[in-house]
Amino acid sequence: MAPVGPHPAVADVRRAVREALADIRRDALVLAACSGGADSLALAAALAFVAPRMGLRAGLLTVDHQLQPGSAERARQVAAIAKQLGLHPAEVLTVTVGTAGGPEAAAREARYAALAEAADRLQAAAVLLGHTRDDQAETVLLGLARGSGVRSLSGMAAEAGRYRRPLLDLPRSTTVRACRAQGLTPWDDPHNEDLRYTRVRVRRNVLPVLEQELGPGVAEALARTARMAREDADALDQWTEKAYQNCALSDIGGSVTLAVPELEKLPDAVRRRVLRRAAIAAGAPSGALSATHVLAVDRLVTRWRGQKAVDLPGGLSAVRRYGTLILAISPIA
Ligand SMILES: Nc1ncnc2c1ncn2[C@@H]1O[C@H](COP(=O)(O)OP(=O)(O)OP(=O)(O)O)[C@@H](O)[C@H]1O
Repeated sequence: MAPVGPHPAVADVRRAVREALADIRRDALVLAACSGGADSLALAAALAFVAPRMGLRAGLLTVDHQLQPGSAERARQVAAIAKQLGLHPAEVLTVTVGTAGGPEAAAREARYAALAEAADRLQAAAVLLGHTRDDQAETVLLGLARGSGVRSLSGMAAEAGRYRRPLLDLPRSTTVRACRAQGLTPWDDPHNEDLRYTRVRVRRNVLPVLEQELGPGVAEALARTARMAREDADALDQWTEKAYQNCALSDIGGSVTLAVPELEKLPDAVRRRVLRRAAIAAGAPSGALSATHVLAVDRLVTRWRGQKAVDLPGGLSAVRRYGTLILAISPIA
């Protein structure tokens, strides 16, 4: 009799995890970050299966945000499932969520801080996150709606520092089926159904309409867009860095001087990135520097009519002096 292989969805998740761990050295510890939802539960189960076969150690971290009644008990249940799966260590990280930046951002900040602390303490080689292709599609749509550039359209990276996202090419439906096939009962976070959150509205209302009107495969196409946009953004970043080095006549703490004739040779996309890069080098806080600021500085290069200095965040100003553009703490002497 032919041996019965795993369910196709289970096999898909295991393959994705195996590929994501291919470069990790033997005996290293890999941790699954698991909320108990279908995506990260399927991820944890796949890690438990795959890691020992690759000579790796596998553990699990679950964060109790203490934001909902019963969250501590649920976190304990996730840790218990982890132990049954053979994941060790299986830790509950209890955090206190602040308020800065709104509830979602504050919870994310507390979660990543706890994951990073545990990963350092346990000397883990990698922490796996359960984001799927659908999460990626939602991220791209949210970026599009904000009117963002290619970097933002490139969504989430498959690998960023210690974090890896093995499921980024798999649909959420695969993780749901993988859990069912293994008898794992995921926890459905009520926040995932709460239509007050923009991301939930994108998931529940926007993507289904796009699929219905444009045909199936929209999520896949958006995830593909993210991959291509990431390559483009990486290339533009490299080009910008080279161009910056070429344009910068001086770059000394808090003051950057750029050569206007060199800036004029650059295509808009690169020149504006160079200007942004220069403003940050001069001390502008990147979060506060908007496209409008950069465009105003750009006009000192491309639409020069003797304008006055442009004010930038961080007490900076940009001023044109003959063939140079100076970005420095104002007032410029
Ligand atoms: N409480 C948590 N503890 C540990 N890891 C978490 C927690 N919440 C989220 N994560 C990690 O971040 C990933 C993305 O989280 P997000 O909140 O966007 O999705 P989710 O609906 O919780 O996903 P899942 O279906 O895996 O639970 C999860 O797949 C998981 O790896």
